[in-house]
Amino acid sequence: MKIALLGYGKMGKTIEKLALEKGHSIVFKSTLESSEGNFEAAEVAIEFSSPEAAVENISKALQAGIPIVSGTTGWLDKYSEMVNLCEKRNGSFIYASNFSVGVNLFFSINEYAAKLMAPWKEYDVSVEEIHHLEKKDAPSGTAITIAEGILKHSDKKDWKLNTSEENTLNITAKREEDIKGTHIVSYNSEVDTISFTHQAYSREGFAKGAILAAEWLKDKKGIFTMKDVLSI
Ligand SMILES: NC(=O)C1=CN([C@@H]2O[C@H](COP(=O)(O)OP(=O)(O)OC[C@H]3O[C@@H](n4cnc5c(N)ncnc54)[C@H](O)[C@@H]3O)[C@@H](O)[C@H]2O)C=CC1
Ligand SMILES: O=C(O)C1=N[C@H](C(=O)O)C[C@H](O)C1
Repeated sequence: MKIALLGYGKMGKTIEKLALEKGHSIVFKSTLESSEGNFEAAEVAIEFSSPEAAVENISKALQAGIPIVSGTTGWLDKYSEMVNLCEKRNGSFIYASNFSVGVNLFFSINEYAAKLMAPWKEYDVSVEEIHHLEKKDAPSGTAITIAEGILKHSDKKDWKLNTSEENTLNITAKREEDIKGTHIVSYNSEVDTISFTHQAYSREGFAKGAILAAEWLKDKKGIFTMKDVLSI
């Protein structure tokens, strides 16, 4: 599979390494400063860039008729614009706040737990995420997806960073050196805590999932999620 990498930072480089090991080729790569290769030769584009650059990168792929896998977080206020563009161009598009298989299983466990815990009003739920110091957005895209999963089954109306409002789901975001991505959901009562954690040890899980999504998307048309890719 011929891949264009839009964004060639920590994730782009990890994807390149794993994609080459799987026998794929990288025909184009771009950063904020420069680009090299032949974009039009790509069979699929994978974009991990920045919140400011995602919309331009996704649009560029859709305009060129190249299926696009996007993992960049922090731009989702424009998601419906990209869906409309994909429909207009009869294109192929997957966005996921987190491409790792483990986190996508965690999303399902989270929704199951939220449903189970809904009648037990003595427990108050909260979400914590911890990431490396370079991360630009907070809360993480993954924490937002987790929060949305909880809100489907909760009396809480919305989520916010660092809130103590009773009807709002609190998300705490911490930044610490070299943390690849940790997400913790806690249900706290006066007598105990139930919590579950996903901890990424490296970026390889995210990268493997993004390559899997690209392989799956390459010959399809439409707008998909990782649930479609993993059939969960
Ligand atoms: N969905 C997922 O599974 C994951 C998502 N992410 C997200 O992916 C994004 C990138 O993460 P990292 O690689 O760690 O960041 P990074 O800062 O290491 O790399 C970002 C790259 O994007 C490039 N870039 C910026 N503007 C660009 C433009 N206009 N065109 C092309 N390239 C451009 C930068 O030059 C840099 O090469 C972040 O939003 C992060 O939250 C990160 C890990 C997993
Ligand atoms: O910026 C990161 O590094 C990560 N970003 C994603 C997010 O915002 O959820 C996924 C992962 O946690 C790593």
